[in-house]
Amino acid sequence: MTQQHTLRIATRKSALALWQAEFVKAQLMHFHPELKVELVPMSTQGDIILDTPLAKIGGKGLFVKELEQAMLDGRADIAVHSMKDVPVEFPEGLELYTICEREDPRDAFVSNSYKQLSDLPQGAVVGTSSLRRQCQIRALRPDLDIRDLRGNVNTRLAKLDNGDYDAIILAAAGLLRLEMSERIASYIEPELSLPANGQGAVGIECRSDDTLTKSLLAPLEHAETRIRVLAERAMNRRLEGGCQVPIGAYAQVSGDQVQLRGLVGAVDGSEILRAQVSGRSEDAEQLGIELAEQLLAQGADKILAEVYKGA
Ligand SMILES: NCc1[nH]cc(CCC(=O)O)c1CC(=O)O
Repeated sequence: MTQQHTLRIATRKSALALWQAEFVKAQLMHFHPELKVELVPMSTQGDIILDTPLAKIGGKGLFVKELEQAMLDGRADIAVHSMKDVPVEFPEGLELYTICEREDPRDAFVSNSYKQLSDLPQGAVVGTSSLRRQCQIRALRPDLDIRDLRGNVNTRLAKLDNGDYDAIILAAAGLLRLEMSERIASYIEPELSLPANGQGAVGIECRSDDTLTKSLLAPLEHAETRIRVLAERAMNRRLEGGCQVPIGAYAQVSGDQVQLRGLVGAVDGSEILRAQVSGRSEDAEQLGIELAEQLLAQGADKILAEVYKGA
């Protein structure tokens, strides 16, 4: 590597995306003091179309396409993603190379008036556009009025503060990263709201043939997070959980063992299928597939087919 080598990070412009890109930049500069790192901020379709539920406009891929094109065109070298938003497949020539250490994966209950879900009065208005959160909350509290809530973290908080909602549900990780932990009224335990696959983890994508970039990224890898995220994503992939789906997946590692819990639910919370597997960490992806197959055997395919028909 020459002294002047510059590594360019393609990133969305939301506060959270910029935080994550800055985090990766700081890590890279820590491990490689000679390296120059630049951010290349860009808007994606997902950022531009803010008023339509994601499932209706093509799902998560909308947030990554522009970043991927920048790498393929050589305008950027890496893209930093929330693993939750990264589709299961990658375009030819690109790969997810690095998975960084996970932040808190739980969902957060955010409200100016109430401490937790069970404190909400009958019929209270709760904001979330996530089908996964919606189905689990409806199963716990069928009386609540769950309404769509899109936009970046600050937009969503502003809508709560306006009085549009009694409470909203956000990923704890986003609030913690943006130093807004005081907005978290309570954490929702995975037993009540199983997180999305990859929630709280940051991943780094690069060109498959870019060995220099890969060698620079290597120290940012976090082995335990990779095992957890691989298991969770393998489950989603087997379920063909393409765009926005009512699927939860949550893995924990203990020693050389991984335990994976999964859930598929009807959006109205009327039916929720759950399953759990454990085994050796080196078999993480196989465990994800096994778990998906247990859920399919319980009828997950029928539930998901209903969801896609409605989307
Ligand atoms: N769907 C948008 C999104 N993508 C990643 C995060 C949070 C941070 C993370 O999961 O790493 C969020 C916001 C949210 O779900 O509240």
